[in-house]
Amino acid sequence: MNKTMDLGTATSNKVNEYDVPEGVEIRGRYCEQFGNKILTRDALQFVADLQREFRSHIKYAMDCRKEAMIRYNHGGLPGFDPATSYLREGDWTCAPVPPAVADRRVEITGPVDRKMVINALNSGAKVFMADFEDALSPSWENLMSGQVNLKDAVDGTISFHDKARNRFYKLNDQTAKLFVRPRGWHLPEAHIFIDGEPATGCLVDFGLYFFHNYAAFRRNQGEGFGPFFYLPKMEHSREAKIWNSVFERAEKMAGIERGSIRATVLIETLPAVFQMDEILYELRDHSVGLNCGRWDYIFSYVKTFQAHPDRLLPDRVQVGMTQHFMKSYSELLIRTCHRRGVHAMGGMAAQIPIKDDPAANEAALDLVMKDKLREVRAGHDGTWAAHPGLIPACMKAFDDNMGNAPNQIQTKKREDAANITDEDLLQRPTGVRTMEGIRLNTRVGIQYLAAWLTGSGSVPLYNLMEDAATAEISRVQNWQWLKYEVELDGDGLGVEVNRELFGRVVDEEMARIEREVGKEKFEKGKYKEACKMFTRQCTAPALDDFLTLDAYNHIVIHHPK
Ligand SMILES: CC(=O)SCCNC(=O)CCNC(=O)[C@H](O)C(C)(C)COP(=O)(O)OP(=O)(O)OC[C@H]1O[C@@H](n2cnc3c(N)ncnc32)[C@H](O)[C@@H]1OP(=O)(O)O
Ligand SMILES: O=CC(=O)O
Ligand SMILES: [Mg+2]
Repeated sequence: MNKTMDLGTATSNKVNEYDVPEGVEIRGRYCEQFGNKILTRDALQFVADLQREFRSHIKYAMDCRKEAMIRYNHGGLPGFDPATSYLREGDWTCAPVPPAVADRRVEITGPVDRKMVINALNSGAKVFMADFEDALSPSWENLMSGQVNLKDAVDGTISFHDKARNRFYKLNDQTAKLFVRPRGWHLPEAHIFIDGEPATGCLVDFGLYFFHNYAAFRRNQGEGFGPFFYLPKMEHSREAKIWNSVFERAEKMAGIERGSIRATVLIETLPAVFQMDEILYELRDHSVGLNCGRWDYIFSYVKTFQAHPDRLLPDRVQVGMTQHFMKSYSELLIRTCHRRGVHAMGGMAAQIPIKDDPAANEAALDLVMKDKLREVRAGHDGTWAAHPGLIPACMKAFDDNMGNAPNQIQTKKREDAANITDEDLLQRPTGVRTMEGIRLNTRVGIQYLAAWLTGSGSVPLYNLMEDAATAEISRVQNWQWLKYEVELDGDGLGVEVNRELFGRVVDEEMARIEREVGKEKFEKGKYKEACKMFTRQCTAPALDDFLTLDAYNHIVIHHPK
């Protein structure tokens, strides 16, 4: 459950009271506030229209992902598509950046929790990316209360009373501009059925948010543009084309100018790095840049090369932005975006403030600062912060290097990155594998899943931010090391990863988790369920596409009929 839900009459227990259009069935819990504010008949009609118009396109795009995976599993490599070289070589630009978001030097991200939405909007960041994706466990309660929270935020009426601390929260006069990240194409929304099938999660997130907020957003936030979005986990420009058509459909419904809606696409899958021009081209009237989603990108490297034992990664902690393939990806993204006239956004450093150890805190801040300096000097126009406490350091790095200029689109063209090749983008990162690597993957993976199953999609673990993307790396890395029975070459002991070793690691790490969180929390929490799920996923003969697809089945709660 959302820790800070403040939903007034949210506890009503009426059955099936939502007023739904034909073909739509709501299987989530009835709540008067959800019904009055979000799940209105007209909004549901809009979502159903999107679903009906785009479901076959989405299905086709997902089938194409599967086909591409089969090619990679048979030795194929992702690469630039010769058929679209005319687009990469062509001289075109995206629509001009809307003035409201010309300056995005620091963007804070976070789940759509009520208190966090207020804190993020007040944080001093230029943008707040409200997340229905990596940072959110998509339970019915989280999703619907998140929609309520965003509606109140866009209306400017959001407030929150933390009763335990008797603290009141409301918006400052100056707030960050709101971007919303819907879920990826692959996730269903099993609480809303349309024509007998679960709706597509991202169409629910997008459709409900757009329907209720476009007018107020354009008035209060977007200076005539908007709403603004972040689009996650795409693998090919055909997926961006669907989003573009969804936007056009929404603009038509709302009677607003084509090109009002703007979106930044996360380049966070390995196949997508070869499609950056194509993605921008599809969205050229709706684009406001690309972002280096570094954590999912690393996850995608392992997933794409799941059947390539010559491309195994070293320990997760060693795969940073200075590895050649990561550096090449970020530089090519900067060149591509600036050539097309839009923002090249940096990504998330995983460090968060450490409250009880000033020296460790300083070291963490120093790492964040270094990461941000690298980004701004390379030519990024802005970056992500996971926590309000990191904003001053991120801001300083960008202020010191960009001064008063809102961005570097015109000044850091990075033409040198035109020479980046397929090999640069695919190069295996260097480093070693250790026992601590597999232990940490296991400890983090289980604790993250346990949190996710109880409603928290982003959590602090061992002084780092963990979310769905970082947890994915832990899972797929364990899976791949087990599959190839790799040698842990960093310990000097020549230990091989196999089922027996992994079983021991799981037992020992579960015992450690119990010691660390305490017996009571361990027993009350979902650690055992998470452990079972994580162990199955790490040892499954075929790699699960996403950690959250399996886990989602455990958080779906259908309203009893
Ligand atoms: C790979 C990717 O996709 S990255 C993007 C997705 N991931 C995210 O967005 C992660 C966002 N960050 C977070 O969720 C949190 O910062 C965590 C879970 C990492 C750490 O949370 P906590 O340990 O609870 O933070 P902490 O206790 O230090 O919080 C202090 C205050 O800052 C607030 N805060 C912390 N992070 C955020 C945030 N991202 N946005 C807004 N407020 C925040 C807390 O609400 C709290 O407010 P209060 O003092 O009014 O009570
Ligand atoms: O969404 C961001 C990422 O790094 O993954
Ligand atoms: Mg991501």
